[in-house]
Amino acid sequence: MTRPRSEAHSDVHGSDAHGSEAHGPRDPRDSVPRLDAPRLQAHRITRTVDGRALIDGVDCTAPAGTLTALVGPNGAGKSTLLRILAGIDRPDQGSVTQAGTDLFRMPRRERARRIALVEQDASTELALSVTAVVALGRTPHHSLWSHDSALDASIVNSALDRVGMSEYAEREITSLSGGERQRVQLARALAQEPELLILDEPTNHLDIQAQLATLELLGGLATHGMAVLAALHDLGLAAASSDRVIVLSAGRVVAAGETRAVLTAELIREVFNVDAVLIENPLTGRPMLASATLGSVRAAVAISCPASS
Ligand SMILES: Nc1ncnc2c1ncn2[C@@H]1O[C@H](COP(=O)(O)OP(=O)(O)OP(=O)(O)O)[C@@H](O)[C@H]1O
Repeated sequence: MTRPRSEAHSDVHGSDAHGSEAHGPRDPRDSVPRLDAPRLQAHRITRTVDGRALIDGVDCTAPAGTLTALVGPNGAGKSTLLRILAGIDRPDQGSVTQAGTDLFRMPRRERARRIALVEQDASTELALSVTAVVALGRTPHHSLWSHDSALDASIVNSALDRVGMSEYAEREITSLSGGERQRVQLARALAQEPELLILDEPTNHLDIQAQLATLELLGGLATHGMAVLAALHDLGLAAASSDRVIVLSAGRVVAAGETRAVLTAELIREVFNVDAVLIENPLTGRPMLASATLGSVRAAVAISCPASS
């Protein structure tokens, strides 16, 4: 949790398209950013369903070498946006490029080599072993007739190891708990060896130790040059783990930039309707969220449920 910070710019209440041009991946050897790094860039994307704009003119970016958290209230459009950025759903308007190439003109196999998506509650009901599920991540790297190689097997084993699931390798996926399945899906995405890793609520179902380990792993991947974009419900985890945040509300980016600069008390109150402030975590030195609504919630509960005398 104490990895180097990136130099993001804050662009509060503006678009995210131009707020982080100075980003490049952190080179683990010398920390010099490379400005030609592969990156995702969405420009003015809109998605409308039944006349309602679920995504409304969004500009955003996911720079290489950075862990970007996508946050916003329930129904803000986070999952909808991530599916577009992963190339699963097309926007009605606007463009998405990855390393300068239009995502929706890219051959599907090439897109799958570049971008991995771990969806919320992603799983499979097929009776596959954990190893077989993770090996699916290697599919985009194979030609039609090629078979899994020793290299594939070692990548799969290493992915399982990184998420702490090696001892489950031979288990059937359907026999795993929600949190265990979540970690296997992350391993599948790691086996894909993408430039951009997109995750929708990767800490769902995980206990606190597994949450912190997962976010530490994602931060480590970013430190080694990957672009990581994760929707996180838990604003505290987002504050503690991310380099940058994109704040989505009602389908629009209301703020984007360096985490400490963006997540101000005013922004949190405005978007989440909560009194909270970032303070320094005495254990990690990273930001942590201190919220101040519990008292008022308790007071409200006490008023509506007066104790019987
Ligand atoms: N296919 C659809 N048809 C109609 N409305 C949809 C469709 N998909 C999503 N929505 C609506 O779009 C809005 C955004 O949904 P989305 O799942 O992207 O939000 P979210 O920010 O991920 O929410 P949460 O934090 O609750 O997971 C919601 O109001 C949802 O009901």
